[in-house]
Amino acid sequence: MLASSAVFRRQQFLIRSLGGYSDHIDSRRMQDIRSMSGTTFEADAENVMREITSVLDPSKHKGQAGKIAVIGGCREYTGAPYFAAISALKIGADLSHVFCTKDAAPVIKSYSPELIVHPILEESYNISGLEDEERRCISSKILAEVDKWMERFDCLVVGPGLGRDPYLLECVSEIMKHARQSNVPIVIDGTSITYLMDIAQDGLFLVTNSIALVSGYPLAVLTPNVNEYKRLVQKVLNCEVNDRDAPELLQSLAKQIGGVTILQKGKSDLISDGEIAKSVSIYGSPRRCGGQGDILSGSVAVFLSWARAKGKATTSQMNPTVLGCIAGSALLRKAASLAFKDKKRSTLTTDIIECLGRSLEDICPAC
Ligand SMILES: NC(=O)C1=CN([C@@H]2O[C@H](COP(=O)(O)OP(=O)(O)OC[C@H]3O[C@@H](n4cnc5c(N)ncnc54)[C@H](O)[C@@H]3O)[C@@H](O)[C@H]2O)[C@@H](O)CC1
Ligand SMILES: Nc1ncnc2c1ncn2[C@@H]1O[C@H](COP(=O)(O)OP(=O)(O)OP(=O)(O)O)[C@@H](O)[C@H]1O
Ligand SMILES: [Mg+2]
Repeated sequence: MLASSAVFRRQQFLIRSLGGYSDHIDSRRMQDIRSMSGTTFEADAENVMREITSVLDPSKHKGQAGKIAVIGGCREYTGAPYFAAISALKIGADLSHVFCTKDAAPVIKSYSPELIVHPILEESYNISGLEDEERRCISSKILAEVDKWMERFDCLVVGPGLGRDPYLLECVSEIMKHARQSNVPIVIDGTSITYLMDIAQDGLFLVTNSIALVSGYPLAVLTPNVNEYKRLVQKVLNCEVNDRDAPELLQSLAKQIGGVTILQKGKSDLISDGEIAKSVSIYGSPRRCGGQGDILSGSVAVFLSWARAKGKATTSQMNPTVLGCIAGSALLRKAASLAFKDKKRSTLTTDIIECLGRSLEDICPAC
């Protein structure tokens, strides 16, 4: 960490000495800065995967390879939480839970008997006509139900298929507060990322329910797609996104949100915890079918848990959240590439999920 912050300070010094963002440094000069700083911008993703992947060992018991919970799934979206949760299992986690709305639960259960599905969340339409006191009582029960499990989880994935219902999101923001109090890592995906920002803007809820929810929490990972990222940058840094100085902008954003890790999804995935910026550009697939971001969130959750479990045993000085993002991104891309080789235009998210195991096996053989 010390070494990487020294590198970061040197990068910042070089950037400042060349005039900072506002002076429109061209991409060539930015490349020079990156190479001068002594860091390799492209992550050595395969080595990271080898280093953090949990070893299969007969002495281990159920749960030691990871217990993941996905908070997501509502009346509209049932696929997204399933994709995230099943991906976690296919990569090697032992247990995968889904906390979703009552309507979504039977559907998600019917996709797979492997998932442990908790039908506990409520949307506004289901509680319309209730007094405020009754609504608060329902929220408390939901929170108590999740709390029973919280300490057992190695990572929460909040957001896949969560939608935008205000009552539901208010409950989920409370769940996130409890996760933070219990030091459980949180991967925040989907519309909930930008919704948190909307809350701040609209003042719908207390400021503590907004970006402050994750700000300064080093175990938080945000995985914005192109739209979600644009809105985050606008709200937090009050500027527009440009491709020219993408890593530097990402690094500033992560720093501004108090050192959370951000995985900016795109043609290359960019990752920063505010200290360093890394890229994963392994070739994936030209298919842009919906659901690939959901696989990514489940994948990051597993690798992040494994990286934390290895702790100081890894030779890398990088933050475990960054290592988790690098490995999660690389595996999704490899699986997408493998699936596309076979299915071409008809490649779907479920095909990519089927390739996760083989893609990891190619890099870290099970035995
Ligand atoms: N099967 C499912 O249940 C799925 C549910 N999903 C959920 O659907 C909800 C909405 O997610 P979306 O990702 O659609 O919302 P976004 O706000 O990211 O996307 C909305 C629209 O933005 C445009 N767009 C997307 N990528 C773009 C790019 N690279 N450049 C320019 N425009 C672009 C597209 O027209 C897209 O329909 C989330 O809650 C998410 O979790 C998705 O995860 C997909 C799968
Ligand atoms: N233009 C691109 N070229 C290559 N790969 C891409 C491109 N855009 C995204 N990806 C890959 O697809 C993954 C998912 O990114 P995407 O932008 O589709 O997320 P998303 O919109 O959140 O997906 P979802 O449909 O699950 O919500 C990224 O991690 C990245 O590896
Ligand atoms: Mg998404």
